[in-house]
Amino acid sequence: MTVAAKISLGCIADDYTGASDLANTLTRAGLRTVQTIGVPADDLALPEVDAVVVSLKSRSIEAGLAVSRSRAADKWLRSRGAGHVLFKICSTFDSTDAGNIGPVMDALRADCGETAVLVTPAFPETGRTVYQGNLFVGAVPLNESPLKDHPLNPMHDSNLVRVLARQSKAQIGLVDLAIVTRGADAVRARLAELAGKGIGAAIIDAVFDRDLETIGLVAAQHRLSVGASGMGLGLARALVSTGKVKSTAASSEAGAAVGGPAACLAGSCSQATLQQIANAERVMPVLHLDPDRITTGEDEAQRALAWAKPRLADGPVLIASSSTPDQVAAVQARHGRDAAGHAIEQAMADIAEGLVQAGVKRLVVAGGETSGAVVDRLKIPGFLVGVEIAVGVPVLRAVGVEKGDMLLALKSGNFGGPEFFSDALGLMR
Ligand SMILES: Nc1ncnc2c1ncn2[C@@H]1O[C@H](COP(=O)(O)OP(=O)(O)O)[C@@H](O)[C@H]1O
Ligand SMILES: O=C(O)[C@@H](O)C(=O)COP(=O)(O)O
Repeated sequence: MTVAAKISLGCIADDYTGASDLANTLTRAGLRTVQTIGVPADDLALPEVDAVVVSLKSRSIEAGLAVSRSRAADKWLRSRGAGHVLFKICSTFDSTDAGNIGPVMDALRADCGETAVLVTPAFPETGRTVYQGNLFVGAVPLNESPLKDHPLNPMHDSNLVRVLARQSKAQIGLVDLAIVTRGADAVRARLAELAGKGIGAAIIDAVFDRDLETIGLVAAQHRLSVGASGMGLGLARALVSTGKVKSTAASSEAGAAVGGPAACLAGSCSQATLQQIANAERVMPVLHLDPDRITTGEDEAQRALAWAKPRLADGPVLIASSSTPDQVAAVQARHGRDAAGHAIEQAMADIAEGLVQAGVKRLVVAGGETSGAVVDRLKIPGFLVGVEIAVGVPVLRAVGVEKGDMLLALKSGNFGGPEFFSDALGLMR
C-alpha cells in the first residue's frame, strides 16, 4: 500500500464494523483516515493519510490466532511510522474469559515495551460510560444490558478490572474518575504509581468526552492503548491540539453516488437490529432466513437469491437471519453456538456475493461478524470514509475492488436509530 508520509496513528480493530466506527470517529475529529481489510498488500494504492485502521476479524477467534494477526498488523503500522497504536475493541468489551482482549493486549504490550497500558471502552456518544471500572450501557450496567444475550460473547460482569484480569497475564489496575477529572498530569502520576507497583494495564474511567480528551493527551505519549471509538476520539483530539496533525475536513468524495441496485443484510441479533428490521418491513421487502435450514446445510442462500433478484429493479430488499434471544438459544442448543454462527455468516457471505454478481452496488450489512464474513467474501481491500449515517456508522466507499465503485455501510449490531436501513440507503446514492 502506498502511504506516502509517516502515519501519526495506527489502529488495529478486532472487527470490521468496529473499524468503520473508529475510522468515522477519527475522520470527524480531523484525521485523514483509511480503513484497510487485514494488513494491506504492498500494491494497494491509497491516498496520503494521518491514520490507518487495520480491520481484523479477531474478536471471536481462538486467542493464539488473534494474537498473531494483531502482531502482524502492529508490525506493519509501526513500520509505516506509527508511534502509537490503538487496539480497538468493542465499546461493550465483547470478549470471553479465554480472550481475546487480554492476550492481544499482553502481546502488543510486550512487543512495544509499554509499561502500563490505558484501557477504556467508554464512548459516551453511544451511552457507553465507565465509572469505578464498571461499564454502563445507557442507564444499566453491562451485565443487565442486552449484551447479556449476545450470541457469541454474552457479557455477565460489568466490572472491567475483573473481566480483563481474567483474560490477561498482567496485573490490572484502575484510574478512577476523580483522578481523570484532575487532568492529564494527575493521570500520568497515577499511571506511573501503578507501573511502579508492577501493574501492566489500567481500566480508566470516562463519562464525558472531556474525560476522553484528558485520557488522549496521556495515551498519545505512550506506545499502546486499548479502547473503543472514545479512546480514538481522545487520541485524535490530542494529536490535533498538540499540533502533531493538522485537522482536515472530511472529504465528500468518499460518498459520491454510484447508483445501481441496493440491498441490506442483517445477521445481528441485537435488540436494536431486531427493531430496525421490524421498521424496515414497512418500506421494503424483507426475507427472514431459516437458521435451522442454514445450519443443517440446506441452500438457504440460493433461496434468498432467487427471492431477491427479481425484486432488485424495484428498490432495496432486506434479508435477515436475525432472531430473538430465545430463538437464538434454541438454534444454538440444537447445532452448537460456533457452528450455527459460522454457518449463518457463510450463508450471508454467499448471499452478498450473489447480490453483487446480480449488480448490487450499495450494500448495508448489520452485525460485526456478519460484516466480516461479507467483506472478506467480496474481497474488498479497504474503505474511504464518507458521511455519517448514525453515530459510529459511516458510508464507506470500497477501494481497490475489481467490480468498480461500491458503497457499503457496516453497522455494529447495537448502533443506529429505529429507521437505520432507510436512513443508510437515503445517504447511499
Ligand atoms: N438466528 C440466529 N441464530 C443463531 N445465531 C445467529 C442467528 N442469526 C445470526 N446469528 C449469528 O450471531 C452472530 C451475530 O454476531 P454479529 O454479526 O457480530 O452481530 P453484532 O454486531 O450484533 O454482534 C453471528 O455469528 C451470526 O452468524
Ligand atoms: O465499539 C463498538 O461498539 C463498535 O464499534 C463495535 O465494535 C461493535 O461490534 P459489533 O456489535 O459486533 O458490530
